[in-house]
Amino acid sequence: MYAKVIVDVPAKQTNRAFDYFIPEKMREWVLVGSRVGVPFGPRKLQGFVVGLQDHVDYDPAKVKPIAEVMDLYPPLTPDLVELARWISHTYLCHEITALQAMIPGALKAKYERHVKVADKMAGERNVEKQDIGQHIMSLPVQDEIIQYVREKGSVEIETLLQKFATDSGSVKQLILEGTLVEVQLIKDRMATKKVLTVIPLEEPPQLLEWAEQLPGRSAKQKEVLQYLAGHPYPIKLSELLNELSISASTVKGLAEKGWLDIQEIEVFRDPYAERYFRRTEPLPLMPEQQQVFSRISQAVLDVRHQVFLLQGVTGSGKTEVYLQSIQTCLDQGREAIVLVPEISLTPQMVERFKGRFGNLVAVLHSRLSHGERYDEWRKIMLKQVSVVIGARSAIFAPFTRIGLIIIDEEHESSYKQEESPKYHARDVAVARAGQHHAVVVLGSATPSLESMYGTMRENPIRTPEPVSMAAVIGGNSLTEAVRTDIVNAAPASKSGQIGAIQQPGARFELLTMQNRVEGRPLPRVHIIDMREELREGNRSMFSRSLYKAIEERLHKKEQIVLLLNRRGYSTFVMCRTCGYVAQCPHCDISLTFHQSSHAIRCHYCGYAEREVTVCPSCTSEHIRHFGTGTQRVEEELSKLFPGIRVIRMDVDTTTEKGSHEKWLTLFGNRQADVLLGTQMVAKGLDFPHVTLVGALAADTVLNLPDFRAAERTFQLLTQVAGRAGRHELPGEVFVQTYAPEHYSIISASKHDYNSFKDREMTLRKFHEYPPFHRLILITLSHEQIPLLMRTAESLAARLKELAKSLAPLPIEILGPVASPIARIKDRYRFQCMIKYRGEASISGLVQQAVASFEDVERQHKLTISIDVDPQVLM
Ligand SMILES: Nc1ncnc2c1ncn2[C@@H]1O[C@H](COP(=O)(O)OP(=O)(O)OP(=O)(O)O)[C@@H](O)[C@H]1O
Ligand SMILES: [Zn+2]
Ligand SMILES: [Zn+2]
Repeated sequence: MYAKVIVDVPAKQTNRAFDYFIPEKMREWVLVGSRVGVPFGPRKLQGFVVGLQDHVDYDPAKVKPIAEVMDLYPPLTPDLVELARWISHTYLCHEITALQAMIPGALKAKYERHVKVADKMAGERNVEKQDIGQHIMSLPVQDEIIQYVREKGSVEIETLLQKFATDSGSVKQLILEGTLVEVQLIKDRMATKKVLTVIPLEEPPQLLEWAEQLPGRSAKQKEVLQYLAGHPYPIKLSELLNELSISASTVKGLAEKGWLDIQEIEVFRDPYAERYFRRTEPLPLMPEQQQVFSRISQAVLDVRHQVFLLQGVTGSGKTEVYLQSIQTCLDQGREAIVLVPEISLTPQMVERFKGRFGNLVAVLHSRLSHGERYDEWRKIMLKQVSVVIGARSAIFAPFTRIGLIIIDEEHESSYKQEESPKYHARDVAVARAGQHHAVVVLGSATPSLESMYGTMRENPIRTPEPVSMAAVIGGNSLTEAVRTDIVNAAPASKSGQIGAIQQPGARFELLTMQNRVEGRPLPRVHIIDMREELREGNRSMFSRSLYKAIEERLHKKEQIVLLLNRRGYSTFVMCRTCGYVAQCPHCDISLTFHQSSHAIRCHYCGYAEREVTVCPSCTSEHIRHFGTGTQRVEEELSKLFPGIRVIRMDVDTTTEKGSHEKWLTLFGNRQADVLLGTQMVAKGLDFPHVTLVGALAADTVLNLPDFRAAERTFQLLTQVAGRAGRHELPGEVFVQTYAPEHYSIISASKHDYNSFKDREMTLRKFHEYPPFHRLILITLSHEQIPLLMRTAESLAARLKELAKSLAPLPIEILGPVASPIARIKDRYRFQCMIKYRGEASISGLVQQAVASFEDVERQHKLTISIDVDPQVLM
């Protein structure tokens, strides 16, 4: 048997599977998805098995054997292996990068350099020793070293050098002469956690009998046996010691008698272990919920791959629909994945799922420690849970019988990963659901135009590309393989049990819920023209009407949410005399002021300076640090409303682990009047006493050079307005803006998704932007401009040339131009944008074009990065 293995080297030359022989004793363990250690050139590397076969087409003697199998169970399922291939083709990354993204960080390989005693050399050396009289003085320590290494089997070189620090010369000598040989070990970054556990070896009656036999002076041991009789199951040693205030020797004494056992047992680090989740029962559904639920659950019961776009206004009860749909899926013996944006993965959210499904739920998000994440992941692997709720990468949960995938707040741009693999979790979810004949529910009050477009026309989804390596060969026109891919855009071949990744012609079905639960009204929204305020002489950041509204809520002891869009707000350092702005010396971007550390910092490279009090350019003292916007608002609030209790949530106050949770709990317990923050406060929160929402600078995003600016503004305002009046008390919203006539603001104030969508769609179509056209952003970076420009230009030319051969398919190559952020970490940046229409999948073309610049990349350390369907255009 042979295995096809993709090794842990993200490079073009290794972006394919290599054949390895599976030694007899490993046959049972090596499966598709296994992690293995394989010899690769002079090294040993970690790799993933992506295929099995019973022969190779060339001399089998040339095939090296697999050196080791890393896990008892393969960490990846076959469908994930196939999905990785799809990701690498769709988003143009190395397959190993996609595979690595699917396993928890704890399993990423760590290579350790060890030494062991060479088999032959050890003996020979002993002979030599007799002959070389001169060296005999140094031999005892060398023997000691050899002895030490032999006992241990293998020792990490660093450790050995430390242990024999004064004799490090001898260690080196032994390595040089070949007595000790270097071996590379592949280790996981994280081990499972083991805890000393006490296990009673007999049933309670016997334990009590033993207790009787003990002499009077062994009162403590007696107590242990009696306790264990009442708790006849394994118990943590530390817990037992605590409970009975005894010492470990007492328990050890019993173990020596053979009455109980102390073992190291693997435990799961459970971040929610200390918390109790009140069990919830399904609520009787509202009519709209009922309709939506029937469509979804029917598709689940039919085991039919179907994508639903659920547009439900804020507070319409989408979560309850998710919960009951998941129940249907679980009843069928299948599994469910729920994705939520990282910042709305709050305890409140987790509670809703744990409350309904108890410990069938695993939670995955980046605020967990490495170990906790790993353990949650293992619960999935070991089939101890059937629901996972998590951020973006939870889409790779190693479930094998997925019935339902839910993406809450599907419009969130954080579902797109900004580093390689630059995948969009929404598209990956559709692909993965296709493999399992599963249902996808994309839920939002403000669906992305991309998803909306999916409900509008035929076959809107990216088609996978069976691009072979043949596609990546030079030549002046497109290779035939690439051409065929593009023109036919064929669906991926089925492999084994797994369903095809793509169902051609699949269209999203639109479901809507236009009313809030129990007919609660949506909050009334007032648009406040801040220019008018200024004309009337109000220079404060609060309009007069918002001021009054806050005053009123404070009086009535109701709660307030204030949103300040951080982006576009001044956090930089500027001299008011000469206009000097503190800039990063390595990146073309201004430095950001951080109040907490009194430093100014670059967000891209981490460069930091101490805060300055005198302008370095003109020595004026009128240099101002504009603290984060929220900080200024907080100050102003306490000035205007003495005694007001404000919780501020922004990057500065939420860095500490658990701080996010802490603030929300405080607010939930009504220990504060105002929750003030950035985007973080806009989403998913459900607090019954919030009756007022203020958006302080609603239009800051509008001014960004991004074609999604209006969409982002509309989404943010609608979401934050949705925090008000969700329960008995009605809500009111104030939107302060300098662009009160902008359609995104007017539509948001009327809770009118459709009018916004229609207007925005028309504009996007006119300007040929997504979703009607698609974009691929290629960014090149290098330390020197001339080479960079030359390369960017010839890449653009190459792309144009290849695109021509595809005429009449409309593919436009824009640029090259300097990137909006023209330099990061001393590297200049240029970009080309490819704009193309709809269903054509042109990644093969891009791959072919970029491949011809491999040499430049390698020789001059120039980097070319590709972003398919970019969310950020900087
Ligand atoms: N059928 C029902 N009967 C009574 N209450 C319900 C029902 N369904 C949901 N609710 C309650 O209504 C409130 C709003 O529901 P939920 O938070 O699910 O809305 P949502 O659509 O997810 O809103 P958002 O998009 O703003 O997050 C919650 O407190 C929820 O418990
Ligand atoms: Zn100055
Ligand atoms: Zn910088």
